[in-house]
Amino acid sequence: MGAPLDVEAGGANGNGDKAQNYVREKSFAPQGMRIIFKDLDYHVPSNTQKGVRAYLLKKVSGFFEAHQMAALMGPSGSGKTTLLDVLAGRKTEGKTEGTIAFAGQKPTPQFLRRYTGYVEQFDTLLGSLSVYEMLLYTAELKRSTQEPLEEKKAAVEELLTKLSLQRCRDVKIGNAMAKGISGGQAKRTNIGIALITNPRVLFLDEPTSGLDSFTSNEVMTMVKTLTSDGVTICATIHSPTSYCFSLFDSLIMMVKGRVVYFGPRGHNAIEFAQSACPQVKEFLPGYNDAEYLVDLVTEADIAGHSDVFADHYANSDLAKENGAKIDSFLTESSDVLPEHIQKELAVRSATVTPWWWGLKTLVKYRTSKNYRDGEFLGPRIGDKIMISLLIMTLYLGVGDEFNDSNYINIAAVLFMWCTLPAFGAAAYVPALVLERNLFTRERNDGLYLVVTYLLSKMVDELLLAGLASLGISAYVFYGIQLQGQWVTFWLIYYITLSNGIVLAYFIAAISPNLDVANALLPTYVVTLLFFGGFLFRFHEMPPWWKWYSYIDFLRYSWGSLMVNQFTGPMGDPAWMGSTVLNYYSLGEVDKWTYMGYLALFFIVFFLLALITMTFKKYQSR
Ligand SMILES: Nc1ncnc2c1ncn2[C@@H]1O[C@H](COP(=O)(O)OP(=O)(O)OP(=O)(O)O)[C@@H](O)[C@H]1O
Repeated sequence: MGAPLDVEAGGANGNGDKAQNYVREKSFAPQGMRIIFKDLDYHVPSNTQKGVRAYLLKKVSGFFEAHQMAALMGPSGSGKTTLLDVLAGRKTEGKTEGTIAFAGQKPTPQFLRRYTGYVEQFDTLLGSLSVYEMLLYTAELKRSTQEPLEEKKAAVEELLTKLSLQRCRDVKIGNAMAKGISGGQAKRTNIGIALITNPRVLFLDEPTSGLDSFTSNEVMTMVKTLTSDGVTICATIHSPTSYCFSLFDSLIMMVKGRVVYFGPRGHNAIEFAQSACPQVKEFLPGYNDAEYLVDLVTEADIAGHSDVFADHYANSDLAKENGAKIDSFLTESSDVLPEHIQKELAVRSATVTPWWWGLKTLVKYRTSKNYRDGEFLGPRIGDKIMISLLIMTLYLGVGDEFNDSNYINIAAVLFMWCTLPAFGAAAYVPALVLERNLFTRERNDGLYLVVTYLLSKMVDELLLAGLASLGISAYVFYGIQLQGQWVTFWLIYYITLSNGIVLAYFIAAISPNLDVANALLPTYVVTLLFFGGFLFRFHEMPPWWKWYSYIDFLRYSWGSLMVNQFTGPMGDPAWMGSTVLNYYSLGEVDKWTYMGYLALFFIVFFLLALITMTFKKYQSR
């Protein structure tokens, strides 16, 4: 049993770090963390029979020893990923019953995020980063802030070597449109992401799928070395090579959500499986142990003997022995655990690093890349330049023409000017929707808080929008010869633009996919046009629709632009500024009040996006 640490467990969590906290991993090895699960049931509403619960796990019991690597095998659809997800606390639906204990204690969901690694079947990587940057980015978000950057870099280099990723170290990961690293390299990078965080427990879902046999063996050999650091490892695996299978210490075989074998890997497992089968499949030359076992079980399953198989295990001496061990492990008092491990298991903060550190890291790695990416910049600036040039040339010089027939042109151009950011918001929707899998995985891994992510997105967009809007609003203001102050004109445009961005985030947050978001956003914006006060004057609106005008941010944006224009030189009674303002019911409020309301919308949309992204389940698993 490991000596208790002289530092508090938990890392930087915003409540104050203890110096040298990051050394905790080294002191973990002797202790390790056994995972016990007993009589686990997991059920969801059946998607084949209405009103019926489908039991995807039925009375599943077993344990994974620290310092060992366990294989989870069985035919496709037998419940392997379900068991992994239930143990790792990654299920978002369904009901789990039974006992799960890590080192004899029930872990908090935050513990599972912070101290367990989970390698998913599908890769979720940031296409704009290189392999090295992706690993360092994760290390910066997940390892203690007390650890010097040089040590994090050294850990990344070591991992690149172990995972044979040195050759593609600086290759951009890429995406479906711009090819980057190969599928196998992406898989290994994904594994690297789980390993760089020094997990206590490592779950891997099909870690070798898509890899050639050489690389599979290399990767799993590397994964196995972690057991000497006390890490508990469990991997679902389909058809491992003989060598790869030999790396596993224990094996759970499942069929239709039930255990058909749990015990040591090796010939015991084969003999046990054969004794359960009514018709024993021959161990033909060329078979390896793993292939044979899966074939045996799959054939039994296809022949409808899965329950016979599972009952055979449930009634076996092996199951009784396992049951006795599980009971004795569970009765071991958790008081014998070192204090730091008890604290880890009870941790309540889901992230290792504080929010400001997360924000800094996201900006450092993501914003810097985005600002050099034409695909990012184009849709955000291109449309604004085109439309503003059109507006400026169409209305050239009309802003200081004081005559009755021109007032409507000025009111119209100002109205169109503030509708642009609302329509342009469409450019900001994909950033959130298309990144959803990555966001979900990184949140599940405890890399950052939702607010950190959203703030980093705001930094990304608002900085760029601020710079772009300065230039655009200058040539539009002076080209049209508008009245009032340019700074005010720019500020109103900038706040409206910011409202458009945060509105896009809210729409993206509530929409299940891009199609819905693309339909929702313009529909909402069109409704805003009617109530902005220009197309239908406020005092003439039917009383039952007036409320909508109050919650229409375009009304405040256009209102403040109008007040800025018609209280400038046009405010002179000779030029009828106040008459125009009164005509549109804008005469009673000053521009700063309008801008204050406008800013309030930004806060409301931001909070709505934040709340939605915090509580909405984007993944159904
Ligand atoms: N709502 C549902 N109703 C009925 N059956 C369901 C429902 N949801 C999932 N299933 C079934 O639960 C089973 C468990 O799936 P799981 O992904 O855990 O299997 P697996 O062993 O990991 O498979 P694979 O090796 O193919 O990844 C599957 O057979 C699936 O069809």
